[in-house]
Amino acid sequence: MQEYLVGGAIRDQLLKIDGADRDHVVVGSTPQEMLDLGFTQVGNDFPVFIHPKTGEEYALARTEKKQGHGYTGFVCSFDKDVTLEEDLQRRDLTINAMAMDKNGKIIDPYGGQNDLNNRILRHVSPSFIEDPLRVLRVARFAAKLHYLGFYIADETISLMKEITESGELSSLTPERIWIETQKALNTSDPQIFFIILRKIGALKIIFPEVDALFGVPGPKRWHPEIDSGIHTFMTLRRISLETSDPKTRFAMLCHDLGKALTPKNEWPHHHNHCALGVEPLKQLCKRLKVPKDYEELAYIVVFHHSYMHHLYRNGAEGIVNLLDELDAWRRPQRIKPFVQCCKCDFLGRKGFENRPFPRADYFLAIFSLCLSVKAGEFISQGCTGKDIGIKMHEKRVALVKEFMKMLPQGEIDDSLNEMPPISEFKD
Ligand SMILES: Nc1ccn([C@@H]2O[C@H](COP(=O)(O)OP(=O)(O)OP(=O)(O)O)[C@@H](O)[C@H]2O)c(=O)n1
Repeated sequence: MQEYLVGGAIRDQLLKIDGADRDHVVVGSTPQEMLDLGFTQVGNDFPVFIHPKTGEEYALARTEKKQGHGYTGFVCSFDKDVTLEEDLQRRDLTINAMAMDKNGKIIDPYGGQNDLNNRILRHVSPSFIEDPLRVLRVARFAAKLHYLGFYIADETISLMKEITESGELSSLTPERIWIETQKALNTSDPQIFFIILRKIGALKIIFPEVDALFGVPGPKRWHPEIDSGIHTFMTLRRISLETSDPKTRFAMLCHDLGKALTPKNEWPHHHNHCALGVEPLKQLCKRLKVPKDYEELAYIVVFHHSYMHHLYRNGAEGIVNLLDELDAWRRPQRIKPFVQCCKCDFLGRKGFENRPFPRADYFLAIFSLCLSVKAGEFISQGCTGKDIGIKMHEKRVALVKEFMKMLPQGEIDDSLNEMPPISEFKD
């Protein structure tokens, strides 16, 4: 039997990036032989073995043939005579279809190294279309490798469209979709994942709530890019420069979902979009079984992000009430991601990219000031029960009032207008 390192490990090694798990393929062996060598068997559809010492995965070389519908409808053959080339041929992209033997020699029957050098994501064979998950995988690789200049070959885009049009995406389970989405949210350019899905028509099938934002205009003055879908993708790009946290990035993706539900006669204004966004967010999270912590952060961003644009309008009381509603005292860790989303909502607009947004820092300073108010102070003064909370609230409001006196007048004025900060902004 011969064993080879395969797939993502070779790709990432050649690209000199950290990453993929070390997966191996074994040619000319049988399950019994693997067990006799001390490997442990895992996997249901086809046998995968875990190395007794390294814990790395070893799969018998196999071929796959599609039978019927869906992601699971495959018949696998892992006979002893399946060759390395046959195993590599069933794989998704040429850059994922290379192997390396024990001496470091690369086996590359489908031009993976060439495509890697030319920064192309290209399918290996027409059987690419047999697995609808590949639509998401390729979009995810495009996001992961975007910073290196990778793009998807036209022929592969065509096949991705073909899969989408065939209706096969509906066979993907929410769990599989979410795994790929979460991986995409962890790349340096998650917006590329969604841009590709939109390009091939898959966004309206997998994320219809996001797709519905395209074609919905915003007011030109505050949204020179006009289109709410484009704005959403711009904010996703911007937040990804700000933080690598996938939850914050997901919240950003969802922040304006409500704009798709504004009655057309109110366009281009969306005065109620924060409240309108709650339902589509719930719907999206339920359908894709999005983890609770993602949904909870997205909820506060969807529901409260507009408040930041006119933060001082309801004075110190309004700011402390906002912090109450954000559950800031029990969950202080949510405030920074919330503020980051508000900031990138502002900067993710055409021509706004380099504008200052001092409000983010002011709000965080106000929050830490409020955190200095402790219950103990009022308990030692003899306060009990509800009175403690009332006193703490009053003290916070007093501190914020003082803080606001030190703010530059332009900062306050801007927030009394429709959107901040407009001081140096010309129509
Ligand atoms: N639907 C799939 C899933 C996997 N593969 C193949 O199986 C290998 C391992 O898959 P996986 O571990 O999911 O991805 P990696 O390529 O290792 O990349 P990453 O770890 O970044 O997901 C891939 O390289 C690819 O050759 C495939 O062809 N089609």
